[in-house]
Amino acid sequence: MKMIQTKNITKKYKRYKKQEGVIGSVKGLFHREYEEKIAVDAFNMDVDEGEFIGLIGQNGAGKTTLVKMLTGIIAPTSGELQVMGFYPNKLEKAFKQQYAVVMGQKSQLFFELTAEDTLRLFKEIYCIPEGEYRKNKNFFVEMFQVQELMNVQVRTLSLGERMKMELIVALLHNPKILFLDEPTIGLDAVASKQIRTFLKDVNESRGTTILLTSHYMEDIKALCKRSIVVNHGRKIYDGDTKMLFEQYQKSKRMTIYFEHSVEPDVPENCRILEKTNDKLVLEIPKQNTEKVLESYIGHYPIRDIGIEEEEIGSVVERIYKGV
Ligand SMILES: Nc1ncnc2c1ncn2[C@@H]1O[C@H](COP(=O)(O)OP(=O)(O)OP(=O)(O)O)[C@@H](O)[C@H]1O
Repeated sequence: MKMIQTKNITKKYKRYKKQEGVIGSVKGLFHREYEEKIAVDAFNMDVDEGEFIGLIGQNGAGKTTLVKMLTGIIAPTSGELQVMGFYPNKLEKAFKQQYAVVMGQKSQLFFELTAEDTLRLFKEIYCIPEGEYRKNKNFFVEMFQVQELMNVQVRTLSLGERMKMELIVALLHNPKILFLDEPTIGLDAVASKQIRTFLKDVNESRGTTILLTSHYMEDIKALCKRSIVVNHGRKIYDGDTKMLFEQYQKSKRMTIYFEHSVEPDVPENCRILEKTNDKLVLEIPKQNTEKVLESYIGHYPIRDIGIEEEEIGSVVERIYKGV
């Protein structure tokens, strides 16, 4: 079954363009000038049941607008769109009961309530039968190991703990499709990894279709078999994530923290991105990762080392240039 089908969907926003200064404000009272912004441009995408898809692109590429159209928050300006056979913007009850959306920057929890009471409230909102509610709640609470957090006020939870609760709330009613917009934003490495493990498990064990938007290439690489890259509202890549990385990712980012101030050598082909007395950040060709690691470990007093995937911006640039 096709979970998502879009044909040439386009979203044009119209925004008021104010002229500078007081005179501009007064002029604006009589004659308003608007500018048009095409946030999503003739976008086609098909998603099958059970897929785990990554939606990637730089700031302002149009990802959130796309997710908003798919979840019915806004309607497209033109084009055809269906999610599980529904036109999302009609917001039919049967549609709402089959999808969930989690936005890393926006919470749907009730901060004054405890996590337990919040879940119960969502049980009522979604009319989840008692047996199913208990089964799902226990399953997810166990999976995330958050038993001891259930009776504390949501406002006291850390960012990572709150995100776990957001996901449990979103999945309580067994949605067939889950839209995630930056679920690991601001989280540390441990919490991000826990979230990733959880999402992988949900997709595999429950067959939930997941569309994930993230700036973090680690999330995409670890979770999404297929990726869609968006740039200026247009799709510029749609295919295998592994291929995307093999073809277009050329370097990694290595951060080395030293025990004390040192003057380290920098291997050739590496570019210094940041340097302080006890910290060095390098851009290194991805095939040289091991060699570069070897040149530091055992040779310098190292406190910690981190290796990250290349930023999406550089990958997008290469897709564009075709290199
Ligand atoms: N309500 C709006 N009115 C006018 N323009 C908008 C509106 N919402 C978004 N835009 C513009 O549409 C473009 C796409 O925005 P969108 O939020 O979809 O991008 P994004 O890929 O999600 O970015 P980010 O990663 O920064 O969240 C941007 O140029 C943005 O300024």
